[in-house]
Amino acid sequence: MIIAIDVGNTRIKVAVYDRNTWGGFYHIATKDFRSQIENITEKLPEKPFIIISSVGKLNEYQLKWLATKGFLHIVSANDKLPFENKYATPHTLGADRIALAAGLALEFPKRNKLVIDCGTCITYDFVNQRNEYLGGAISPGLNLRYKSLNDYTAKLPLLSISDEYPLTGTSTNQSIHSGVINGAVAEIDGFINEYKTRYDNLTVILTGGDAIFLAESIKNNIFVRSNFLIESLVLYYQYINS
Ligand SMILES: Nc1ncnc2c1ncn2[C@@H]1O[C@H](COP(=O)(O)OP(=O)(O)O)[C@@H](O)[C@H]1O
Ligand SMILES: CC(C)(COP(=O)(O)O)[C@@H](O)C(=O)NCCC(=O)O
Ligand SMILES: [K+]
Repeated sequence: MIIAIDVGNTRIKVAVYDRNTWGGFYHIATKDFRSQIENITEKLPEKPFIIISSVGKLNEYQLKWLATKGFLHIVSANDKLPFENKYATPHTLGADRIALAAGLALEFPKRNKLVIDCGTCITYDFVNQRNEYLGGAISPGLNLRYKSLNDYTAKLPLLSISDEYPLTGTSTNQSIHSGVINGAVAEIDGFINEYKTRYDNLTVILTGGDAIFLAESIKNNIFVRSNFLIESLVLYYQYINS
């Protein structure tokens, strides 16, 4: 039995996997970490294996506590990896990005592949068909764009994701929605187009909390896999223990 935990900067995602079956997906607020993990683990018939990738605000004490709940593996650059890590600063690479790259390498070993994770940040991670991880990009996620427009101006209100984002915004609110959402969509399509010109047989995965919303407007062919990071953690766990 495996519990996969992804600690992002906005929220924590947890899944239970047992004998080839997903036992449940949970979204947890950081403040409820202990109580919610307690709820999940106390029901289990045996001590689980726990794999965690954390880039969010989880401290040493919380990790120590987690280690009492199962056999714990914390994803890090020191792990055995299913790809060759060509990042110039491998020890500063986010554990979430390590797990995403591992998922790409394990699921699509023969292809060039790009994963775009639309969470707090939008991250781009590229693994080529020789399974070399080359790096990618980091840009602000949708909520971060809304928040920074409000934080760094005197007049712009704090908005959140809307279904109305016409190309030509005709009010302040619409202009912000257009800038944030159409801007992110154009950025994502732009990145994919650039990768397509450089690499053939490219597979693109869109994941993260805003993936389904953004996918509606993205023009390129992509696979929308909202839980790709959690799924990658399970594949990766099986890989390092094989
Ligand atoms: N219930 C929710 N709570 C928080 N964010 C949500 C929720 N549902 C959808 N989202 C969207 O998901 C995004 C966060 O995505 P996620 O992949 O969980 O981020 P991270 O991995 O950085 O914590 C938010 O920007 C928000 O737009
Ligand atoms: C870029 C990130 C902040 C993304 O975090 P997220 O949006 O998943 O919450 C995280 O992957 C991170 O802290 N990375 C460290 C820097 C790097 O990957 O090079
Ligand atoms: K992200």
